[in-house]
Amino acid sequence: MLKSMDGLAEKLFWSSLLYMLKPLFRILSVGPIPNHVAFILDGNRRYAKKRNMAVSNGYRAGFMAIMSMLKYCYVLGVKYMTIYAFSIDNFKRRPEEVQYLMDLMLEKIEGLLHKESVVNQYGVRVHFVGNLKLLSEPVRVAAEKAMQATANNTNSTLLICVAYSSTDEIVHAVQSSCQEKWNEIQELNANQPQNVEVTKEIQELNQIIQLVDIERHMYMRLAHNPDMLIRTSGETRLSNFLLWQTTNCLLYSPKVLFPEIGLRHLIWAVLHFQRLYPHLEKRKQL
Ligand SMILES: CC(C)=CCC/C(C)=C/CC/C(C)=C/COP(=O)(O)OP(=O)(O)O
Repeated sequence: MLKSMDGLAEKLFWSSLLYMLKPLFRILSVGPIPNHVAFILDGNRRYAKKRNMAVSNGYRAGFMAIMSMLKYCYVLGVKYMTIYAFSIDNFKRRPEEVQYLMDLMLEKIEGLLHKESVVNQYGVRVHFVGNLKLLSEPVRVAAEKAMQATANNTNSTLLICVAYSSTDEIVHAVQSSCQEKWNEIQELNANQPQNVEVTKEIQELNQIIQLVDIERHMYMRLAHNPDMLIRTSGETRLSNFLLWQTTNCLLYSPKVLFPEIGLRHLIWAVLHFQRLYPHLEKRKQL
């Protein structure tokens, strides 16, 4: 009972806050709004240390910040939000920390399945991105269930990168597109053995592994490339995140630890994007 009252109070708080902020969002929307914003969630452990908390509570606070950002992005009209939740390198962290993050992930992903979850309230589709076979079975199964359960939500999309690294994504995409072409060649050969026409076709096929083929096999294929990448804690490295997709992306790095990120940081980020938008558009055409 107490729990559901808490949930109700939180829901009321958020709907009143977002209602009050609507005029502000409307003014911001006069300028261009990024269609896709990606986040590198830096500073969860530093936040815990700063507040004398266990590291695990830093990650919990980080998850709450993700949910707040999702709501603000939704009201602003950002259609895709991508988060770097767990990199392949993160598996090298202390085993207790990896275990804690995986347990938290499982708990929160299962939470997304509830009718009352933020993603269902706001009609957000959830998509997991990465080398999902590296995850434990319970986490992978929960991720697959969450993708299925939200597949028909169309208001916006949350892409959660787990067991992800950009170089792994590129290797996977190149291997899959070569495999696909190889299968096509084998099929042609099986149908018309020793045919000159087929040999010519094979040569042509070899020449047509193009950018688009590789892009079709990227883990991130569901979304257009991000327009803005926000990395908290003032860090400006890409850390093996979306290397392929960020050629024309604006990097913004507020000096705030991720769990402390709030509406004002997002507004500054959007204003920064709007100020540089004409320049970004010009660069795309060059
Ligand atoms: C279900 C779901 C999406 C859960 C995500 C939970 C969450 C907040 C994950 C962040 C993981 C991570 C390795 C962040 C980097 O900050 P850091 O830990 O390296 O902090 P530091 O920069 O202070 O060292």
